[in-house]
Amino acid sequence: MMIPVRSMPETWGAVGSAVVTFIFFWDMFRRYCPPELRRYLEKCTTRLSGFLNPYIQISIHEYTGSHLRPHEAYNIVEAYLSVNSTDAKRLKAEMAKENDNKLMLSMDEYEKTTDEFNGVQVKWISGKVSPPPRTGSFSYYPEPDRRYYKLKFHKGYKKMITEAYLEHVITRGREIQARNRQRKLYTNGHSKSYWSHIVFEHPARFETLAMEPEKKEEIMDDLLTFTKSKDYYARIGKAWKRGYLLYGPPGTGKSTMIAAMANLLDYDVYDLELTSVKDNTELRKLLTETTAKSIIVIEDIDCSLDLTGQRKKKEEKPADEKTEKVEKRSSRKEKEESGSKVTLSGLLNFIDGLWSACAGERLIVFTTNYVDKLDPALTRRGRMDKHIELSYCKYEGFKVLAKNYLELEAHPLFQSVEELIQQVQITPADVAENLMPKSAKEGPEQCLRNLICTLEETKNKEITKCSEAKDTETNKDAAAPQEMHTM
Ligand SMILES: Nc1ncnc2c1ncn2[C@@H]1O[C@H](COP(=O)(O)OP(=O)(O)OP(=O)(O)O)[C@@H](O)[C@H]1O
Repeated sequence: MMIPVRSMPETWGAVGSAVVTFIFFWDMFRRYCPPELRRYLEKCTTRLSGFLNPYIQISIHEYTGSHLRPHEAYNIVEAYLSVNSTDAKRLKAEMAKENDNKLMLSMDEYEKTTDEFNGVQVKWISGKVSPPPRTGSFSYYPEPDRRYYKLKFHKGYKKMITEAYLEHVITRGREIQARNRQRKLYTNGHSKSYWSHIVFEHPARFETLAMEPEKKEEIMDDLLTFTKSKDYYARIGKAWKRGYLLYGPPGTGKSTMIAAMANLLDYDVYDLELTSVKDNTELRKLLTETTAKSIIVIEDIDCSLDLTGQRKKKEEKPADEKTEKVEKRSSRKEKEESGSKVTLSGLLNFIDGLWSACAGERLIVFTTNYVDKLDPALTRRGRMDKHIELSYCKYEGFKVLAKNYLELEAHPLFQSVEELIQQVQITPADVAENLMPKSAKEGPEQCLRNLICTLEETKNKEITKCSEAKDTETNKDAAAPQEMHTM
């Protein structure tokens, strides 16, 4: 029998009329078929395609839920595929580690690769979806794309793949992550309700911190003991967390010490901007998203929010009601402007209760320039376990800074610095500023002379201030009987 051979235009004509017929019947079906029957038929079709399609697909998304909560599994798979996507043709590269000349390669979006496990082949596919457009609110910070990986394999190997293979992926992925681990600095600034991060590479170390050696030693001991105390915390039934309160005048090294802590322990840092947090619910969400081995920092807690308000009102009558009112009004105004409704009790609840819900060790660090302004409920031991005062620079601190900045361990001018530094209040930040050469010509000796000059100026200013204060006192005393007389 001869099969008639169709010309090209005839073939396309036939395909076109078949498509039109299909669309016509599909439209009729959608319009006139009763919904129950339609649903039943759709169910049957899905089952039939499932029966005919021998492959199973597992999706691993970068974020979970509508709150963009990062999914740990995604990062693990990404790490695993960075060394196991040999046949992928489009790869993206990132620095594996700072100060390391290696690039970490991973599959680019919409790419495929095959992997083999116990003789079974599986396929990994990468992709992304754009977030749905926001309705109602406008944001300068659009939500990021949501990336995902899909694992596809034959249903005959379901048990092996979902158990042994996925366990293998997680173990290997975690090992690779540990090798390539870069510490991160997370922030929630600019009214973002999620964390965004950059690589954390602050050079501060305890050795370069200007502070009395014994105090430094004590803090380092405390931190290292904490990291090794998992069993101890479990035994006493306490969450494996520790709170630090760093207080002292501006420029005494509070932020520098946090960086030194993170470097000592190899922890990530979460810099929590409380004024960007909408309410207690958002605070809870952000805090529960933090990972183990991290330091959660709330800087300048006294200015972040009106955390002291209500309790202070109950406990004490303001010494100067007028000032108190002005302060409260401006603090409330700031709070309204920032749009934040985080309360002291919200913060305390988290530190006490929810804290225990997060597995793994975490440090929480508050900093303040005015420790007396804080509500005692916030700073009591148990919440803030260790209070550390960072104060003005003394001779021991100066020696550390001279070593950091000038590479000097001794110099004839050190004696003058020692004498002067005992008599004035100068912050390590100011000492550091003076020790920095201002031009290529300035050597260590000139820098030391600059510092001595500043110390002398500060001393003279302090003396003048002191005598001015004394004069005002004397004038007041002299004026007092006269006032009485005129009354
Ligand atoms: N104790 C210190 N040891 C070494 N360097 C210091 C110390 N204190 C301050 N510095 C230097 O001064 C700069 C400012 O210090 P830092 O930001 O840590 O102070 P701070 O107490 O956090 O100030 P603020 O209260 O204004 O945030 C740092 O970059 C650092 O170089």
